[in-house]
Formats: sequence, structure tokens, C-alpha cells
Amino acid sequence: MPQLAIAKEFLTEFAALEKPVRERVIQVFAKFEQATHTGLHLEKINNARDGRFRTIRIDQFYRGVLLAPESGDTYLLLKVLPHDDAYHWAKTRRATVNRATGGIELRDVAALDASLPHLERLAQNVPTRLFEDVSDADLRRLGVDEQTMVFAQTLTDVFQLEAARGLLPAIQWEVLYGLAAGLTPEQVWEEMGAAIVEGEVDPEDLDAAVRRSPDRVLLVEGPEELTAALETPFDLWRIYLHPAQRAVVEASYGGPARVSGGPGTGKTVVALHRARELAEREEGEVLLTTFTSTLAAALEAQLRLLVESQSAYPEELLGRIRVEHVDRLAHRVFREVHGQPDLLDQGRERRLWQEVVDALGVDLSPSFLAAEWRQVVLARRVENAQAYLEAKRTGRGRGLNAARKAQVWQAVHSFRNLLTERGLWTHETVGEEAARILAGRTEKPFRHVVVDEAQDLHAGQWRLLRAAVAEDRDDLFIAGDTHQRVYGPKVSLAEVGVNILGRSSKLRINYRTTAQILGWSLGLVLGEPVDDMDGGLDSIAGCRSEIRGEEPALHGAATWEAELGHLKETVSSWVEAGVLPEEIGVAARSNHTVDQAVLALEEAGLSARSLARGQVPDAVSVGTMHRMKGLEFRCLAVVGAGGGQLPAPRSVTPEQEDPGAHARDLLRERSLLFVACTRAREQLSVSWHRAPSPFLEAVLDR
Ligand SMILES: Nc1ncnc2c1ncn2[C@@H]1O[C@H](COP(=O)(O)OP(=O)(O)OP(=O)(O)O)[C@@H](O)[C@H]1O
Repeated sequence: MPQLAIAKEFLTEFAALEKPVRERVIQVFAKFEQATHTGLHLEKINNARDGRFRTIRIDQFYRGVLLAPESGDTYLLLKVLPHDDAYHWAKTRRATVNRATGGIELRDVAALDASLPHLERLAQNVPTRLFEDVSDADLRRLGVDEQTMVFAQTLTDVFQLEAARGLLPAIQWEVLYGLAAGLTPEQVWEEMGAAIVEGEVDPEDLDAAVRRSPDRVLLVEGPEELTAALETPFDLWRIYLHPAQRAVVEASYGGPARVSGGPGTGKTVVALHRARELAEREEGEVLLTTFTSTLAAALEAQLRLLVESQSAYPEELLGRIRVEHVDRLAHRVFREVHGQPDLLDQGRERRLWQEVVDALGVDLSPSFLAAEWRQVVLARRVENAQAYLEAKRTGRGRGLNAARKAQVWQAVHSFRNLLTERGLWTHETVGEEAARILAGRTEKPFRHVVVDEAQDLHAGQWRLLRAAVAEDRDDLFIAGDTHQRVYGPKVSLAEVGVNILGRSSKLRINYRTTAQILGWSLGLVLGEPVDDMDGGLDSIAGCRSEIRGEEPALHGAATWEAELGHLKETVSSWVEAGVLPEEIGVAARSNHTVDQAVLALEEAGLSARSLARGQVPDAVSVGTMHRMKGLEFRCLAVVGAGGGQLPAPRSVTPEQEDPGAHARDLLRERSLLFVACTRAREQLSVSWHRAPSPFLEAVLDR
């Protein structure tokens, strides 16, 4: 039975076709299986560089271009174009099988042949070549074939390579781009990972090649799947995973595993696919969790999209995956045993600490005690005075002598007694109690736990998750980027009983942001020592984007009013250029600045809304940098990036009070700016008034 496959590129181009043509495409291909059986007319192309291309009639003007197998029965839909363009396209292309991955690849042979003499002339006047340090043997091993190699060896700079993107086979172009970005052949090999086939590849067997290309080709299992894929053509992530992404999604791990990677590299996408994959194994319930309720809601919506488009029994599969943020899990487990807790808010907690301080007559501040309790006593599960005396106080700044420690312990002890006597709880103690309840159960609520934005979880939350799933194969799967930590203090996974023991992978290709925005944003955090949650340092080097665009626009204004004026102009110019209001984001450090930005945009006749009230269609989203997490916008303006506002003075512990906390707070503020800037897909504007933020120093000097 003939089977239809759709090339990744086609899906995005499909969205740009006019509606009647799109409808005809769906009609033609929905019946493809039967139609080819009953002699569907596929036309051969005269004088083609590759005799395996065929056209198919869509309507009077449009033709589809398919790659037809010589043997086998998989037909690959590549293009739908007006008649003459379709024939021209098909005549100039050639399909081949990649030697390393065994995957299908296409190239524009005519354009490659035509541009080579020109490139050779240019290269004569340039002493160095782009790939002169890479051996032919390495290029061959990475699947670069003779034609591409000859072409690559004439290139003298990366812009020529970028210009050739549409001409070269995509897999080979990516290999060359990785090498040009400074990766070693070994690193490129590693990145291709699971896609590399062992043994010889049959270059004539296109059918097998199509089946080996799940990152570029969707094998359509029936009309419903075709319609689902064509209805949401922009959500490519649901269908085509990069080999490095697919490898972690499908792997079987002996215990907890972790995927890390810079912003926009698809960690959330991988977490979603992993949750679906684990649910399909039918080994038990899957928990998909993250740090905040907003992020959990976003995960739930994306998971539904993914499962509905990929599964014949979506509700059953979704029924095996629970999506909830960690604190909600804690409260649910707690309530099952104790009922509703009487929760202390910040004000009540502060008053309770004050009561303790007054009763003991010690000169310790409630805020110091609250932080010490959370970051040392709770984080390290310190149970008694002796253990506290010996506990590591990493990140807590100035040391405390034994007498002082005894006072602190007494205060913490009294505080805990008051909580128990009065039946009061905080989110942390609820979490602690929930972890204790689950740890005592032999029947765990989940078989697998998948965690997104893992860098922000604190130690107590990790203990809860550890207790929610038995130690087993594929028990915990963790996705996160420590450079984006904007909430919790740093956590060592080993200390909370999560041993990833080398089961760690890294994603490097950013799918969201242009190379210009990514490169600029990486400059904000490069060189900062950032932990990897596993006893070492994390590096963001090697994270790259293959999309080109404009450099970020930077603007220093004299006053806040002038800066807001600039914001109005910037956002108006985006709208005038055709960007939809909901595709535009504005990020600021404080709620107050957010409100002022909303007012300013409204004054300029633009519809704007604070993210605190939720995203709506037809309005520009304005939010704090914290709220920007997990979101993305075509165009993004970061306002108030001035020295007086970033770092936010009240969020940074004074250095003299606690140097460790000071350094940690500064890094968190820097990460906030990094998170905000990396939400931009195509355009980024960063502005400030008076002096720029010290975090911008490194990038302004470049
Ligand atoms: N294989 C893929 N094909 C196409 N698009 C992809 C792919 N993987 C990820 N994307 C897209 O890249 C963008 C970033 O993905 P995602 O949010 O999963 O990255 P992330 O690593 O979690 O980002 P961050 O850490 O910055 O929040 C999204 O728009 C997603 O749809």
C-alpha cells in the first residue's frame, strides 16, 4: 500500500498557501493511498536532474512535487507550487541518501553548479579557507559527500555558508555550520548521536532513507494524521525532533537522567515528548511537573496539542499523565492526610519570627532567621543543635561562631515549636510533610516523574519528587538550564538523593532566537561561574542558532519619560511592519514599571495588557522578567535596564551583610535579564535611562 510522507519544510510553506489551495491539497492527499492504488496520475518530468521526481495535479494552476520510489512504496511530498515553478523546482533538485545518518536529503544541484566558479574566483584572493583545519576524512565520516565537500572547501567565510543554506543538503549544511561555529568533528558526531547508522547505507534505497529521517519527514498514517499535521503547520516541534532531542526522548536510563542546554534548545519540547513516550510504555502513571502554576498550565496545553496530534487514543494517554506544579502536588498529598493547612503568609511569618526574637531577647533579624531556616535548616534537613553546628552554610556569607549558632538554633527551635503548637504551616513545611508521607509509602503515586525548569526547584521540592517515585529505571527525568535560575537557591541533586551519575545530555541548537539575539544574550552570562546541580560547573558555550536576523537594538535615554517614548515608537514600528500585538512582549524588572509601560502603550493607541492578568489576543503582553519565563515573542522590548533598576536594589543582600548571598542575588538578577532577552524570536530592543545596568557592561563594550 503506498504511503505518504511529508517533508518538514513543506509544512511551513503549506501555511503560506491560499486557503482554497490548502483545501485542495488536503483533498488530494487525504485519498492518496487509494488514489495511487487506482492509478493516480503522477507525472514524470522531462530533463530532470533526478528522474525520481513526479508532479501531481492540485488544481488548474498548482502542482505538487513528490519524490517517488524506484522500489518500495513511500512517496515524499516536497512542494506545492504554481505549475511552472513546480517543474522548475523539480528539474533542478536531486535527492540523495546521507552516508552517516542514512537519511534522505535534497540539494539544489543547478544552483550549486552555477555558484561554484564564482566562489572559486573569490577564494583566490583570500589566504584562508573556512574548513581548512577539517580533514576530508572527518568530513566524510560526518556524512559530507563529494559535491558538498568541493563546495565547502571553496568557502572563505561563514556568510557564504549561510547563503548556501537552501542549496546544500540540510543535514550536511548543519554539520558544516556546527564546524564553522567552532565545534570539533567529535562534538558534531556526538550531536548527530542517535541519527548515525551503523554499517553500510544503500544510497539507492530511498524508501529506507525516508524511514530513517523522522527529524525531517513525517510518515502519515492516514487522513486524520495528515489533516492534524496540516492544520497546525507551525508547531513543528510536535513532529520533527532533532536527533539529539529524539535520543533523550527515547532513551532508557538506569535511573534519574537530566537534559540541559541553553535557552530555546527545546528542553520543554523534550520534556513533553518524554512524558508522552513514558505514558505509552504503560508502566504506570507519569507526573509532568514544574515550578509554577503558570508554567504547569502551559505544559498541560502543549501536552494536549502533542498527544492529540500524535496518538490515536489521546484521552487514554493523557489520562496516564498528571500535570501539576510541585507545590500543588505537596498540598494535595498533605490534604489527603491532614486536611486544609492553616498557611502563614509572609507578614504572619515575619511577625512569628519577631515574637521568637522578642521572647529570646536576641539581636537577630527576622529576615536573617527566615533565610537561615530555609537555606540551611530546611534545605539540609538539620534536625538538632549538633547537626546545625556542623552544617555547611554554603552561600550564607559571613561565618557564625558557635555561640551565635547556638542562638540561631534556639530561635529556629522555638519557631518550629510555635508552628506545631498553633497548627501553622508554610509552603515549605507542607512540602516537607508531604515528602515524609510519601517516603513512608511503599506504593508510590507515580512510576515516572518528568521535571521542567528544574533549576528553580529547592531542596525540599526535590525530596518530595524523589519520594513520589520508586527508585527504578527511568524514574526521574530532569530538564533545566542553571543559567536561567531566577527563584530558588542552588541545589546539589546528589544531596537530595537524585543521582544522575553521568546520565546527562546537552542540547545545543536554539530553535527560538536568531543567532544575533542569542549571541548577544549569551554575552550577558558568559564567564559567570554557574553550577550544574551535579557538583560541577555548567557551560553554555556551543549553544547556537541557525537563524539569522538583526542585531539587538540598544537605546539609552536621558529620562524615564524619554525611555517610555522610545518604547512607544519601537512597538508602533513593529505593529506597522505587520507584527501582531500578541506577538509582541515587553519585559521589565518591577510590577510598577510594568504598569507604567502598559499605560504608555495605551496612550500611544496600542492595546496592551499586564501578564499578571493573563495573555489575551490582540494585546501586547507586558510582564515582569519573572513572568517572561517559558514564554516567547516574535518581538520583545526590555525596558528599565538601567543601573538604578537592574539589579533591583531591594532584591540584593548588601555585600557587607552577607557576601555569599550578595553574589548569589546578583547572579539571579543577571539571569533574569538573560531569561527576558532570550524570549525574543526575531527582534530584541533593550533600553534604559541614565546609566545602563552593570550587567550590560560586557555587551556594550563589544
Ligand atoms: N525539533 C524542533 N523543531 C522545531 N521547533 C522546535 C524544536 N525543538 C524546539 N523547537 C521550538 O523552539 C522553541 C524553544 O523550545 P523550548 O521552549 O522547548 O526550549 P527550552 O530549551 O525549554 O527554552 P528555555 O530554556 O529558554 O525556556 C519553541 O518555539 C519550540 O517550539
